[in-house]
Amino acid sequence: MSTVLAAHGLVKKYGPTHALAGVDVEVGERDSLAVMGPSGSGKSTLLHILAGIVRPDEGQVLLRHDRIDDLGENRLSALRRSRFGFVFQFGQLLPELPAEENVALPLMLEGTPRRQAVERARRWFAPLGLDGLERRRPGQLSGGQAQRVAIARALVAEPDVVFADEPTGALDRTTSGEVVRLLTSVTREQGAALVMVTHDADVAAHCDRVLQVRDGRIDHHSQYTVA
Ligand SMILES: Nc1ncnc2c1ncn2[C@@H]1O[C@H](COP(=O)(O)OP(=O)(O)OP(=O)(O)O)[C@@H](O)[C@H]1O
Repeated sequence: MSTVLAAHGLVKKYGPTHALAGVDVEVGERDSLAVMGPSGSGKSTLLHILAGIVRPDEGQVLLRHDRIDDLGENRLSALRRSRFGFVFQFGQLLPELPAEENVALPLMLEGTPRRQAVERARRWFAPLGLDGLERRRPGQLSGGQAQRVAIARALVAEPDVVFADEPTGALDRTTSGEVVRLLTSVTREQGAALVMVTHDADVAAHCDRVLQVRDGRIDHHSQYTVA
């Protein structure tokens, strides 16, 4: 497995709270990792540190062997835009923009002209079962459709890693299954790695591996057979 993202000895304290107390993680190309654990165990802190949103107090984060945790804020935010994709619990789509422009946003932020960006964005609609919904605004989409638009937006810039924080948390069981199946398969086809925080064991089972976090430490690391 060729390592895309690695973290060693991560420690993060908030006052007296050890949100992370020494965590090591590695994610490879086409690899998918689910992060599970009780509320307050450190899952979001781990995701945010891996994604360069929060800085660790100790330890290192390496993207393809280059340290990223010590980069300046400007370089880090450019790197987040170009190398990482994000899917959140509530899509976080811009309500005033049609779906295709929401998907095109990461490309436009990188400087791709609008027409070209929208053209590239449109290519994602059929593979995600969104054909015909390109001009709909987020308010005119179902929860599952909105999350599929968010998946397209996370992948459009061809990132190395997609981070998903409770991507199915707001969906019913059937829709949740459909969305996580698409998220894992499309990310893998794209050659990207996936790191997903979830409370739902059925959702986690779609990933290659599951990391159990407890009190800021890795409690258990299990390997699923890829479905
Ligand atoms: N910005 C912050 N300031 C202070 N304490 C924080 C902050 N962020 C997280 N914590 C604390 O760090 C610990 C880990 O929090 P984290 O959000 O990573 O847990 P989690 O496993 O994602 O929880 P949940 O499942 O409820 O989202 C908790 O005790 C939390 O209260």
